[in-house]
Parts: sequence; structure tokens; C-alpha cells
Amino acid sequence: MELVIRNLSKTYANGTQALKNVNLTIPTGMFGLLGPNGAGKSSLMRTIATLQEADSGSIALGDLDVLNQKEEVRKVLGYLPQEFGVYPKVTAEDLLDHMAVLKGLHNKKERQAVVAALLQQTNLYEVRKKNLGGYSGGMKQRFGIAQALLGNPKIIIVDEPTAGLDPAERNRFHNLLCEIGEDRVVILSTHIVSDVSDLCRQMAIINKGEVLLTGDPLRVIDDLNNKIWKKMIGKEELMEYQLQYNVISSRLFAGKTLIHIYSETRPDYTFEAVRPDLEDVYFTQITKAQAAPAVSEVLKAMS
Ligand SMILES: Nc1ncnc2c1ncn2[C@@H]1O[C@H](COP(=O)(O)OP(=O)(O)OP(=O)(O)O)[C@@H](O)[C@H]1O
Repeated sequence: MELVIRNLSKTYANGTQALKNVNLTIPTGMFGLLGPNGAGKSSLMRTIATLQEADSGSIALGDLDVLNQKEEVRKVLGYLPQEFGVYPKVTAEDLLDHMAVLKGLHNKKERQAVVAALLQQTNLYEVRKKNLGGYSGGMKQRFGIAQALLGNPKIIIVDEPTAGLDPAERNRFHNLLCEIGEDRVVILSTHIVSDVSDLCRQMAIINKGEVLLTGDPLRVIDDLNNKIWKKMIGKEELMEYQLQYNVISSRLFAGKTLIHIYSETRPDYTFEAVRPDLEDVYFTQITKAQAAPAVSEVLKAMS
């Protein structure tokens, strides 16, 4: 099963162009869709999940035409939206059972077996009689996965699922995603770079509605070998360095500023080679996409 997106575009009524001619081929397994806030990730996820219309383009899931066969797609799709609300005064077991009825599981015995198995799989069986209002953020997200797995879907979409989870819960959630991604398409939309490097064999970076890069995270990291350099500078020097070099990221480190720059060759001996990671890939792409307006704005401000 493969999801093939071709020339997908969407402009909202207020004129915001959320998707610009998006082309993606998403195979079985975990696929990471990485981009900053407002990149268009949720718009793309909602369109694949048949919850909103595109202006043009096509999406195929195997033989299904997603934009025109919504009912059929919904039968094989699980979705964990960004804002996943639960009824606080209902137990996990009861809500999952109710959702299973809505999914068409009418046989009570079968349904109970499915619900129990999903609660086991998501490690919620022990707390199945607890009201959802008393669940932690991580437990709620795992419940979100349990409901997304109802009906054994061929494709699962999870929209920014790890925001707000503590490290232990995030790990547990990652393991769960990995497990369910073995034999179906799982699209993980996130702005957290390490979610993608930890989990995904394929990924895309999206910014302002455009796909900037696709590929295997290890391969795209490899492509940056010997091109990323670091230096510690004073915080007041940052602007100067930004004008002179292609600074892709800067962060405070022990009270000083650590910059990473992109350069085909080492600029001078004060720069040290960096072994690139996915964050360097991400920032290289995002800065490249923003470079033109940013430089002209700086020049305008200086004139
Ligand atoms: N219903 C809507 N009407 C108008 N503009 C919208 C609507 N939904 C989203 N947008 C705009 O479209 C752009 C893409 O938004 P989208 O939510 O798809 O991005 P995102 O990558 O999911 O961001 P985030 O990580 O903040 O959720 C943004 O500029 C957003 O403000």
C-alpha cells in the first residue's frame, strides 16, 4: 500500500495558500512530515483524512481515489488529530467500546475482544476503568492511538502527537508508533526533529505549503557531511556572522552563542567541523527557503 499525492494545492477563503503543488509518495512504514508552525502539515493531514477539500491535485491510496471516494477511505483510515478531545467523565473502556460501535463493530463479543486487545496494546488495560479526565497527557495520546487503530486501518495519521509529553511518555509513545508502523502507512506530522530521526525511514520537510526535501533521514544527513561548521561567538556578534556566513542555527550554550553554518568548505580555522544531524538538515532547508526575503530585509533595514 502506498499513498501518492500529486500536485495538491489549497488556498483558504482568507487568501492563505496552505498547500502549494505538493507531491509526495509515502510507502508503508513510518513517514515523518516535518515543518514549522503554519507550514501546512495539518492542512495536508486533514485533506488526506478526507476532512477537508483540496482546490486541485489528487491523492491515491492504493486503488482508492482519496478525494472522491471518501467513504471507502474512511473505512481503512485511522486519525489522531492535533486537538484530540475526550469525554472526561467516561472510562477509556466505555469510550473505546462506543467508538467501536460507530466504526461498525456491532457484535458485542467481538467488540469486547477488540477493545480489550487495543487497551492491552496501548498499555492502558490496567487503567481501562478510570475516567479519561484523570488520564495524563501521555495516556490520552495512547488512548488516541487505540481509537485510531479501531477497524485495523491500512493508514494512520498522527498530527503532532508528542507535544507536551514528558521524556518517558514520549519514549513509550514512540515504541507504540514503531510497532503499529510495521505493516501499514503511518504518517507522523511534527515540528520535533528528533521524533522523525528516531522513528522514520522516510520523511519530508514542508515549509509555507511547499515540500522542500524528501528522502531517507540517514541519506539526507549524509549529504551534509563536511558542509556544517560550528563556532562559539559572543551574542552581540550574531548579526555580523549572519551577514557574512550562511548561519543555519544559533543557540545559547553555557552563556555563549553556538552557531552552525552551512559552507561547502571550511571558512577558516576558527570554525570546527560538525557531524551533521537531522536538525542541521532541517535548518539548512528552512534557511535556504527563507534566505531571499531575509537578506533583502536586512539590506533594507540597513539602508
Ligand atoms: N481554516 C483555515 N482558514 C484560514 N487559514 C487557515 C485555516 N487553517 C489553517 N490556516 C492557515 O494555513 C497555514 C497552514 O496551517 P496548518 O495548520 O496547516 O499548518 P501546520 O503546519 O499544521 O501548523 P501547526 O504546527 O501550527 O499546526 C497557516 O498559515 C494557517 O494560519
